[in-house]
Amino acid sequence: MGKPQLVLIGNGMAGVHAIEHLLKLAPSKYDITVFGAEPHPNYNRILLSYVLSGDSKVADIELNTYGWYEENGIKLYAGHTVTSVDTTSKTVTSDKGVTVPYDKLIIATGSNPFMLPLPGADKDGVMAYRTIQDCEKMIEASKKYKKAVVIGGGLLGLEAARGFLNLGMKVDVVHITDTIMERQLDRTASKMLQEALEAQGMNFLLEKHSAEILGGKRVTGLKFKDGAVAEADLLVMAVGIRPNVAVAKQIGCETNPGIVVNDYLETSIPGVYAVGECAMHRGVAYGLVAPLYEQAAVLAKRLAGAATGPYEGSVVYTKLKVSGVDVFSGGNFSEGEGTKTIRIHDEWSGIYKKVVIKEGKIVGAVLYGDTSDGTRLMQMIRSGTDISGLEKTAILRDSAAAGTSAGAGVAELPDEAIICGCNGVSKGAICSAIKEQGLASVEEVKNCTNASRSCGGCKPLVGELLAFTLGDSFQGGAVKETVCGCTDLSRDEVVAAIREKGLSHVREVMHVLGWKSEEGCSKCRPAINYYLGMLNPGTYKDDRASRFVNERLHANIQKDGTYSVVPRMYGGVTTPEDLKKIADVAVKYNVPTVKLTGGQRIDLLGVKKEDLVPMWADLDMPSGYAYGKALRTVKTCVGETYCRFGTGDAMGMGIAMEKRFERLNTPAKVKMAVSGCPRNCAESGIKDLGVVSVDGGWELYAGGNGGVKVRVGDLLATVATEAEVIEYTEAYLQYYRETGKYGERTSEWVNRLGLAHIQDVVKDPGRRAALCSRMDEALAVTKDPWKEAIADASIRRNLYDVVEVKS
Ligand SMILES: Cc1cc2nc3c(=O)[nH]c(=O)nc-3n(C[C@H](O)[C@H](O)[C@H](O)COP(=O)(O)OP(=O)(O)OC[C@H]3O[C@@H](n4cnc5c(N)ncnc54)[C@H](O)[C@@H]3O)c2cc1C
Ligand SMILES: NC(=O)c1ccc[n+]([C@@H]2O[C@H](COP(=O)([O-])OP(=O)(O)OC[C@H]3O[C@@H](n4cnc5c(N)ncnc54)[C@H](O)[C@@H]3O)[C@@H](O)[C@H]2O)c1
Ligand code: SF4
Ligand code: FES
Repeated sequence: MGKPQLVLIGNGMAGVHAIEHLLKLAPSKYDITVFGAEPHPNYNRILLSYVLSGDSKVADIELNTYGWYEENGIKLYAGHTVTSVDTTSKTVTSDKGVTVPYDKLIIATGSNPFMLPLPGADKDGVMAYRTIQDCEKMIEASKKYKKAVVIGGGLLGLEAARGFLNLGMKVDVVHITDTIMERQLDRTASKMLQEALEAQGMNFLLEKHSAEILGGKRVTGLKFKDGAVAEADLLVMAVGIRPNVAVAKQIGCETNPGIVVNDYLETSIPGVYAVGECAMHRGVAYGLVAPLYEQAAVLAKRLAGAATGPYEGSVVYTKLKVSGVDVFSGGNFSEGEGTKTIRIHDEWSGIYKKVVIKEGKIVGAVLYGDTSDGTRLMQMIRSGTDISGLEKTAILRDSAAAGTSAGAGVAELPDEAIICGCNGVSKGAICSAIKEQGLASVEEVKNCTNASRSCGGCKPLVGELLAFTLGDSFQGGAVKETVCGCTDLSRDEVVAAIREKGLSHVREVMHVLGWKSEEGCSKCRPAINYYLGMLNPGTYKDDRASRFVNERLHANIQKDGTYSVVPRMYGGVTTPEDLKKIADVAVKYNVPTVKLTGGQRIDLLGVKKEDLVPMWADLDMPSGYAYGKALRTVKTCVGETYCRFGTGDAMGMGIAMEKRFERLNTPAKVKMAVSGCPRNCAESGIKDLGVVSVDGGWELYAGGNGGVKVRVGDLLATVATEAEVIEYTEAYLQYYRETGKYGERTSEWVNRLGLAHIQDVVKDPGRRAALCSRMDEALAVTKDPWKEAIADASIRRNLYDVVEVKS
């Protein structure tokens, strides 16, 4: 007797994944035949978005070559659509007349894109986006036509629209509700995403109900129910998918609307299984690969006769594959009765994080701008971690600190944490493979474990795991940390190119260095602006438009849309006259809250935008830069002037330091402190640079941080005089300015470069002198921004809506 015949209908991602698994478990148990309607071997549908945007070629997205089928004895009928199945004679027949017997049958026919039944939907140029053929048609059309309309602002529609922009077309995205990706994002994240995509050139037509597709033979436009018309010579519908159940219905399988399966992927007909998007499990039909691969693994074990637990459903997460935006959505993010929410909204950095908690467990999360918490949160959602005893900071990490130092984020994850969601590969599995198989690159990890084989979103994490597991021996060449998704270049490459090519404007950098998105994004534009200013302090004209709102307006925007004003108070020391001025101003402008800050300053909160410049004029004090990536404060204790323990003049030293470095732009905010003795009352140990008076001199501590990720500063140097404190600080800060990544705090920078290296640099007299001289150049051109606004009518008009300043 021959082997049992196994037939797979649908040569797509889920069905073939099940076969791959089965071959590992029981390589010679079945004679396998695969029918696939598309004329290709199995390919990675997910990566079509990268083919459309020009980042990949069709040939690059093949998952299994024709050779793979042959090597494994699989008979493949590519380009054959199965049109009938006879459950009595147990045969499958294709549209090309091939009939094959089966003992076991897997239906993995995926989904059909839903096409809105609009008048005119049959015109040329109206299409779906699902296959290689669709992708090739769209690329071809872009050579002739210039205006596309995408109906549907979901994951698929937005990835299609980004592709059209890359192909040089204009694109309108038509969406039925007033927020895009409403199935994955809440209103705040959706609006942030919309703004970022608009900046990339997408045009959104929201709350639009399509009524009719206009044109002759070919589409020329889309008419809406309100009578408006959007011009279009290519129209893509991306309004969701429907399980493809044609074959299943023909043989009488129960459908609702997908093919109903039990926990072992068995349909209502014995010997017939369904897997993938066509299957309906416990009332859910999934549209993402991760759950489909989980189903495929259970089915493979079932067919191999291996022990397996049931498939019990999946908690899914999604990431949008559009360069320049970082979006993550996992679990159930909607708030309702019995839910509690942690929400962080940092408008300055364009970061939004929301975590929804129910009965002490995280049930869903939405992350925008910084998705580095995603893997950890998904791990907590999946494992149902009880978070009742956890601090908020253990749930959501500091954005600036997250994911920057190699291995830092992954080190804390448990072994069972899923690193590659698409392929269900855990941290433990990857680390063991790295150690046991001697893997040294992401590509090798991919080939060995499947991690990063699908959407590629986990590549940075796999890279971190390599660094974490191999330590110093990891070369890191395989994963480069790029400035952002708009470019494949790293920070160092961008800085080197600015130097070598003599680039002088943000747009010029993006243009010359081949940015993928013409407008850049909220990550790269401020970074380029900083690098240009750092490299050419004398000549560079700051690009205000590339700064976040707080730095543009020189005041911190608050959650109610008002601003806060913090005047400079050198060393935290003030005078009765200044206090009087502050009090008068607070009364005059009805400031609702006056608050002392942790940095020994006075914060006037709740100021209206139009009152900012007049208030600064009345104060006649320098800006305290409480909003900037710059020196914020130098905190001091009273020191020897008043304290009986003091050995150094902490106030004098702090004031001198603050006067020297005020207004200095740095990669991230810088806080300093000076204490008059090792009792450290000014908390010098947790500052970017902390100074402590000791017998015979001063100790300088580097890389301290008192924020979310507390780090105690390392002793950088001990010096004898106040002049040396300034000199060493100059060298240290200038080296940080020149080598730090934009947004990287000194705590991360010291970890990345290593204390010993930084000590070598600042202790070397020649290098120190050179750094100090470049610091002189940088400081020579700084101006007080509040005074500039008071003096310059165009700044007042353009930024603050104020024409005159009357005191
Ligand atoms: C552009 C795009 C981007 C995506 N990005 C992501 C992403 O980033 N992350 C993610 O998780 N998911 C993503 N998805 C979804 C993901 O690709 C699907 O969930 C997955 O491919 C579904 O796998 P499947 O095997 O069920 O169906 P499919 O991959 O569609 O395979 C079904 C196959 O069956 C064939 N077939 C159908 N009927 C017959 C028949 N009668 N006879 C023979 N063959 C037949 C079809 O031609 C098809 O090739 C994306 C989808 C698209 C279109
Ligand atoms: N990055 C990813 O994970 C990714 C990328 C692409 C596709 N996919 C998957 O592919 C499948 C298809 O994606 P999709 O975006 O088409 O499906 P979807 O169901 O996720 O989104 C469709 C969107 O179209 C909107 N819509 C519905 N009717 C409309 C109408 N008449 N006019 C305007 N808008 C309308 C809906 O409000 C919805 O937001 C999904 O399963 C998706 O998960 C995933
Ligand atoms: S640090 Fe020393 S000098 Fe400064 S206040 Fe404290 S005890 Fe006094
Ligand atoms: S998460 Fe998609 S390939 Fe790993």
